[in-house]
Amino acid sequence: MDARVNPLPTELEKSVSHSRPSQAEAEAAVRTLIAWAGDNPEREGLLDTPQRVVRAFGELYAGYEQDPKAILARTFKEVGGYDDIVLVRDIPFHSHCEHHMVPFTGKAHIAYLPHDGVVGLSKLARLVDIFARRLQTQENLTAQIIDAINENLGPRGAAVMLDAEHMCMSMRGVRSQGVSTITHRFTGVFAEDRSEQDRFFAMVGKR
Ligand SMILES: Nc1nc2c(ncn2[C@@H]2O[C@H](COP(=O)(O)OP(=O)(O)OP(=O)(O)O)[C@@H](O)[C@H]2O)c(=O)[nH]1
Ligand SMILES: [Zn+2]
Repeated sequence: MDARVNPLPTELEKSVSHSRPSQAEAEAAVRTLIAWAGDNPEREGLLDTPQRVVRAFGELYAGYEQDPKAILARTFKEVGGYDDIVLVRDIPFHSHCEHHMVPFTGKAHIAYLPHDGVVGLSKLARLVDIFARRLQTQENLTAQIIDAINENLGPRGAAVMLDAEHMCMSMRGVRSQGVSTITHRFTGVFAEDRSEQDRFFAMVGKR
């Protein structure tokens, strides 16, 4: 089969569901999980909970409905032609691990070397949010952020570092508190030139 004629869906495309259950089905699933946890979904305090949980899912997983391309579409030329590192650091994010659907939460640091104009700084935080509001691993979240920057901004290089704590490691399972997991990914000049990586680490202030 010629992949150009009938391209296979990318991992990112496969991650977006095209058949959503109804609200009533989603609420019934929450009632089942409440009963599985050992409580009575019919008791007064829990009667509205399925509806609230489904509404909360709408917010926590809003990223499936959002398009990173649209966020990064608008770039502008900096007066003076700024072309050095732009680093936006300490972007807070909350995501959910795809293994347990339990939160992992932390900070993202994003840098790029502009090629043809810069992007609004808030758009980088919005980009993190789009991918964080999906079921994730920290590694995939890191990769998806940098891939979107590369595809849409075409920078000379990009660097992404995530530092997060996984509740599935602290609240359950091994129950290790305060463990931080760091992932990073470099492309372009940052991947090729060790001194650019060092500048990134120095500016982030962590290694
Ligand atoms: N690499 C990676 N692993 C993750 C992430 N989030 C959770 N995990 C791990 O995914 C693994 C799933 O392991 P399993 O053995 O299938 O599941 P489990 O029995 O619930 O594992 P425990 O957490 O050790 O109790 C665990 O080791 C988690 O710590 C992530 O973002 N990246
Ligand atoms: Zn987990």
